[in-house]
Amino acid sequence: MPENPLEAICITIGRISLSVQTNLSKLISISQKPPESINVKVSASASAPPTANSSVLATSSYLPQSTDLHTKQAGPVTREELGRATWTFIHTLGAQYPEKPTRQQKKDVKELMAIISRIYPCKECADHFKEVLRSNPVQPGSQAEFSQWLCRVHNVVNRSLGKPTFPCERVDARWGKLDCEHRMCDLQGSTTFFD
Ligand SMILES: Cc1cc2nc3c(=O)[nH]c(=O)nc-3n(C[C@H](O)[C@H](O)[C@H](O)COP(=O)(O)OP(=O)(O)OC[C@H]3O[C@@H](n4cnc5c(N)ncnc54)[C@H](O)[C@@H]3O)c2cc1C
Repeated sequence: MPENPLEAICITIGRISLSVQTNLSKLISISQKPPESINVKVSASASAPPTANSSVLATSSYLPQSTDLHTKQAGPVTREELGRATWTFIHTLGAQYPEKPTRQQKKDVKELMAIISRIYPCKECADHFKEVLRSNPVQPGSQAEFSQWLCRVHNVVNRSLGKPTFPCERVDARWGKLDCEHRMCDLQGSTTFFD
């Protein structure tokens, strides 16, 4: 025990301050953990009996999820993310589209494009796409025809947004067929290994 009472007070204040700093830094490191590390903990403990800690972590899996769980925190989807996701869907459909589509499949893709132009959840984009479709009617005759048409209409949108256009001769290289075992994802009428 120091002889000087002032020295004792200083030591005590020093200890309290150190303890506050340590706990604060622990708290900050928890709140800055990326979402994937939270998810890993939840799934890793899924079969284990719940503990006070694991039930708190589990609630985080009910939060709204982003389009890419590994790179983004939960929150509303941006117009850009929605656009990229929609183009991914549309171009993948183009890559999977059959060489010899049935009458129904041709009707379906025409309807799909018309539906997108009506209910795409960005009114400005939907209205613009309606105009794009009016001057570029869907060409659903074959896989090559449809995927090239998609590339051209995507380029119309790119140009309107001041983005560079995509070389359509590279569309098959960019959007290959879905990586699906034994091509089980191929649409009816597609050429398969079993033909
Ligand atoms: C139907 C529709 C209408 C839209 N209208 C609007 C709008 O009016 N205003 C607005 O702000 N946003 C609109 N968007 C979103 C916009 O097109 C983009 O998706 C968004 O800006 C993100 O752009 P990005 O540069 O990441 O690439 P995106 O344009 O989303 O493209 C994704 C990827 O597709 C590839 N790609 C690019 N061009 C082509 C092409 N021609 N053919 C094949 N592959 C290609 C590239 O590898 C690119 O990285 C629309 C989206 C859709 C689906």
